[in-house]
Amino acid sequence: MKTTAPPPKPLLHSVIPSQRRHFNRLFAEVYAAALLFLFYHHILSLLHSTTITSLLLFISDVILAYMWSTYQAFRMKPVHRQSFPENLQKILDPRDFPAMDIFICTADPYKEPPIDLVNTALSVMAYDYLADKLSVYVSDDGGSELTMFALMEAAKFGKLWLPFCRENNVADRCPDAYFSTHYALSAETSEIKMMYESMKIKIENVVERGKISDEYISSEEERKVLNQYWSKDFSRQNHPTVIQVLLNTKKDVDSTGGPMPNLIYVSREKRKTTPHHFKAGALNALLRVSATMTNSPIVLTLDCDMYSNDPLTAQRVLCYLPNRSNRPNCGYIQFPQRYHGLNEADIYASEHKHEFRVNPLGMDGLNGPNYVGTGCFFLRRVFFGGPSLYVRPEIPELGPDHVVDKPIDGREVSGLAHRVASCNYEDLTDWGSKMGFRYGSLVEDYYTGYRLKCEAWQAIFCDPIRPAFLGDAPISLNDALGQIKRWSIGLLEVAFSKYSPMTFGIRAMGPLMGLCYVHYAFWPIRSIPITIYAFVPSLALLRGIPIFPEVYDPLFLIYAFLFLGAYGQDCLDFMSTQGTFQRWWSDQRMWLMWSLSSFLFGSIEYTMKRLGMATHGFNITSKVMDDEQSKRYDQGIFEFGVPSPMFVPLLMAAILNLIAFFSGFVYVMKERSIDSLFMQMFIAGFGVMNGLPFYEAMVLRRDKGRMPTKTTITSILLLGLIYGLSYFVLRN
Ligand SMILES: O=c1ccn([C@@H]2O[C@H](COP(=O)(O)OP(=O)(O)O[C@H]3O[C@H](CO)[C@@H](O)[C@H](O)[C@H]3O)[C@@H](O)[C@H]2O)c(=O)[nH]1
Ligand SMILES: [Mn+2]
Repeated sequence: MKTTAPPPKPLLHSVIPSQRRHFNRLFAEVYAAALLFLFYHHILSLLHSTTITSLLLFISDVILAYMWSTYQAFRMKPVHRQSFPENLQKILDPRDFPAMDIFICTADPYKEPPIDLVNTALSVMAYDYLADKLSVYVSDDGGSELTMFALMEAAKFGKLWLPFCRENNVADRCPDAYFSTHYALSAETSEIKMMYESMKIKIENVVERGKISDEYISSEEERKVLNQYWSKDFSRQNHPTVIQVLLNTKKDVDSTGGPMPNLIYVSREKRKTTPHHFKAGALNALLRVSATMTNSPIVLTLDCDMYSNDPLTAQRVLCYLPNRSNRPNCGYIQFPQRYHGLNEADIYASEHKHEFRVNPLGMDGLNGPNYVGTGCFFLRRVFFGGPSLYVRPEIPELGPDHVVDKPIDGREVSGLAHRVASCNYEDLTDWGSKMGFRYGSLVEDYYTGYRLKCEAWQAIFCDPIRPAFLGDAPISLNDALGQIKRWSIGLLEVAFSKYSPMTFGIRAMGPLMGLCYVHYAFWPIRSIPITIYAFVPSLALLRGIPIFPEVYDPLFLIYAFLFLGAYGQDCLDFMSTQGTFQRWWSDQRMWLMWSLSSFLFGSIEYTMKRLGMATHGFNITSKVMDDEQSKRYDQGIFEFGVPSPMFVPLLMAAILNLIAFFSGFVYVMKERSIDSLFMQMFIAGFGVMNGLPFYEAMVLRRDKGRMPTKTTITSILLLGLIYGLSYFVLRN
């Protein structure tokens, strides 16, 4: 009898360890040896004589060495994955694909233009996936009728847009992205473009005026919906729950008669006296509301500005479902945050290449990447305890296995949905502590992913060549610095909590994975060494006092190796993930600026909060593009414009390094030797190179984005003060 081997199963994904790991491990050993040598000398010289300068430099180097060593965890085992969604339908009928609930968060129609939200929603509604398996839930923490109005318009336009995409096999399913490419001009495309433009004008108009004029309301039904917002004392911090089914897959059809996905608007109840836990609270409300309506086993979280850029994304995720991958406890699949509209040099390093593209490869080789808040597909089950420790929700209807068999617009479902979205619902429950997205940190994404990992969930990082999602990045320096300030507060909240990665984390998830989370948690302490290196060497240089070894000293070579080695490897990591040298330069510059400003202010605010002296909220990053500002951004010009305290330490460092560099030059000329001051000259020179945009903004520019004179004066006065102080501290 002849037996034929079964045909090989089509490949859904592959994973290859990166070759870089061998080099990384070897280099880490050499680097560690150099560090030991440095500290041997530090300690010898401290024993010999301790000055404030030598102590400060010692502290700086200890912190830098600590940051370097925790970072090595990312470098030990990076992997590269590939997925092949085109093979999926060979083994699975699309009708057997699991249903998906897609969550989109928005919080302020004036900072997050509703038209962007509409684009994001349409881009996922139009996925290559059976429409009746998709449900899009929008959370509106702004409690705004403008957002509701925009989504009502999106529901209407979607009925044309979805069939249009399907029939023309459109790759850009975000309308705005599609209409800004070179699409084929035909009667059909120009008609749909007209429809889109007219919707866009309406929505923008409504936002500009802050109210919806009568002629825009097309039915009594719509008026009734909008009426909810017009009741007395309805405000963004004080209002009852609003839930509206805008599209119902059982009833609504597109222009060809096919089903539409569900589209549901949710604005959870808000009362001034009840904490609402920002985005984590919004997501938990959506988890519960969606459980009462569809309870799909897979949940995607998205920020309103992150539209989907690839219609195959949902199918790609299925390639990695736990029963198809070698990671049985995989609880989420994270796509990187990637951006559109960055300027060529990416001056504010908004790509965050290390955080979003490089480091996740390293974590993926261990137990999986961290959660970054958007572009992440979860198994609903992960929100209810570890893989082998189910945490039961307080009512069975919210459990991940509960099957919904009632109409989503019926009275029963609606009643329950309202109940679970109310602001007191979570009292005395496990939501935010053992269930759902976790509370207690302004970086709910980092914290939730971390806690899930501690519960033994794993994850997968998926970074296809065509970006799966594209988002907006801040276009002013103040916004860019403010965003990282919020992150640093959130990270410190985790670092000093009872679940600190340093203690709890390392024990729960093993040393390497734990170190990755430790590295992030203590990000803000980088402000200490960078501030010291930005000020101390230059203050000494101003007075001609050498504080580093001479060029002939073997220790000088160690310093040079440590600096060039760290920068070189950083550059290599950056460039090998589709990076350019120019963007790397911006990235390293932003690291210095975050350290001198965002991390510093973030640490101060965190401390004040701990001491009960202040509270802070979630300051939403603005996604609005002012025309002039946007033009300067495109030209790669830094945007200052506002007199922000965040600029002050940056400006002080820039001015000091410039003056120090020149006075160092004078000393060198006088002494006819640079040997003893070379390192300080180099550091000051490096500071000047990084400070170029500041000198320009202070002196040369006349546009609205220049440095406000007030900030310049404040900085110079403070610098004078520090210079005066240095007389007591720095001695020959
Ligand atoms: O009370 C709030 C505050 C914010 N958001 C939403 O949270 C998202 C992120 O806010 P954004 O101002 O854009 O912050 P970013 O710093 O750009 O966001 C990064 O950092 C956040 C954590 O600080 C993560 O939640 C995000 O996913 C991640 O992209 C937006 O969709 C907001 O609408 C809410 O839903 N409710
Ligand atoms: Mn954002």
